[in-house]
Amino acid sequence: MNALDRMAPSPGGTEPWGTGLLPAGWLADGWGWAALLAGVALGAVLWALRERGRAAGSRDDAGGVLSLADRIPGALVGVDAGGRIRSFNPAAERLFGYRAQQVVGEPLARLLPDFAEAGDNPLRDVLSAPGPDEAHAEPAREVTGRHADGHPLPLGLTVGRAPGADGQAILLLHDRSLQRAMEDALHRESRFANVVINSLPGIFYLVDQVGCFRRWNRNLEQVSGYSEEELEELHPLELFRGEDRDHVARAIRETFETGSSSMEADLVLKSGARRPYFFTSFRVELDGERYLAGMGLDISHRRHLEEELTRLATTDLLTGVANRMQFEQDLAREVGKAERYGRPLALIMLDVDHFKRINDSHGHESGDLVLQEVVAVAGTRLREVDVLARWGGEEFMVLAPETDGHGAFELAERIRQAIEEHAYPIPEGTVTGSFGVAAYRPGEGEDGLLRRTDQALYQAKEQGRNQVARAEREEVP
Ligand SMILES: Nc1nc2c(ncn2[C@@H]2O[C@H](COP(=O)(O)OP(=O)(O)OP(=O)(O)O)[C@@H](O)[C@H]2O)c(=O)[nH]1
Repeated sequence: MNALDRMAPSPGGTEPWGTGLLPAGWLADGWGWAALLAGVALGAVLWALRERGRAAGSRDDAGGVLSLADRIPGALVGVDAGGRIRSFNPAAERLFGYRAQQVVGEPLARLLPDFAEAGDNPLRDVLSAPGPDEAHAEPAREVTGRHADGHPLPLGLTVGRAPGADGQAILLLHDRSLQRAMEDALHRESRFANVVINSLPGIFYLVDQVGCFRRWNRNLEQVSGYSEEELEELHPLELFRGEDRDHVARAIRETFETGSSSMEADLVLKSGARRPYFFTSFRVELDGERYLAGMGLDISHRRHLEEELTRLATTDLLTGVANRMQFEQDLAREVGKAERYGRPLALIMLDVDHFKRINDSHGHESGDLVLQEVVAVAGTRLREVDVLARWGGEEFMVLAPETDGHGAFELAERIRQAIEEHAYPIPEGTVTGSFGVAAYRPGEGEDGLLRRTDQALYQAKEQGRNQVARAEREEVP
């Protein structure tokens, strides 16, 4: 009989090393450490068995082996060539919830059903080796055992060979429940973090001090069009162009220096399209390293609304041209340029003739249609740089940069003719307009130019309408 065959459980045996006394690293440092320790432990057991056998001149030193097996903190299960359990130490009893008497003689499958039936089960090789020295060391593996009450047991398993020609295979098992629970908790935490960052409404990024993306959410990939591999290689600044790139670089520096920053910038997508974003970034410290973590929110909708509001605030709703407020801004800008660079600038004021009659005869709606058509006709005669604006009622302005008095007069005359020649949706079919024209005189300012243009218009009306008049004292070249 082999020593391990007689390895009976010590009745009520308590040994000093419960599994709770395993080194903390066993559980905390993961499977690698556990496997290493398990291998070392099993090696120590087998070595001790051999040494005892040699010292006693016998391979049957039952007493020594018995006490040694009883004191091993890991669960030891001996299995014979027939795959039956031959020994079961106290730690194994605690682990599986069986008394040794209940399982000795039973097939191993009762404790380790999956392992016992697995195709790569190493037991046969281990058992067929002539002795422990010839048995290949079997690397530690994870198996699932079955507790006496039926619940599955996540276990670490190392297989070795006991001394003796008919030596058993020795299975050293340790409970991985706690380790598994910790791994599961870590995975849960990680999954939770992923769920959170992936369900954020915007893009999330974590960038290191060298400028590498270290973490990001799916939104960043989806919005930017860059794959995970591409983002790994990409510097964050490559997602911006022109002035935005300088602003972003400044914001990144500011975040690392002061702890936070926020800014608006256009994200340049892989397709080349731009999308406006609002970014808020914070400096965070992880394992002694500083990172920039932040979120970007798509503000396309807001930007669109702002543009729409600006358009509404600066556009005449009836005709679609610039309104008076916008015109006054444009006039101030162009007068400023004319003053600074001495460039020519002219203003044309257009007033629809007898417009009250059109309204009175055909109704306000027909009057509106006439105004819209006058604007459309005038617009076709303008250059890109000219500004057509509604001054009020049936009065319109044409601001003509880089245009002297003569050029403005010609332009006004072309518009006048076009308005006169156009067919309008009113019974009489025709509409005419009177025009006042003035070229800017350095130093007169916006008010001076407006006053003289208005006077010229008055003159055109006085002289019979449907004509262009140049401002008083304006020199005709
Ligand atoms: N349909 C319409 N009428 C407008 C609008 N704004 C102002 N008017 C009308 O335009 C008319 C302007 O009349 P007047 O200032 O007497 O000028 P006029 O009849 O064109 O006469 P002259 O300028 O002297 O040729 C008024 O009846 C205003 O009610 C508008 O947006 N739509």
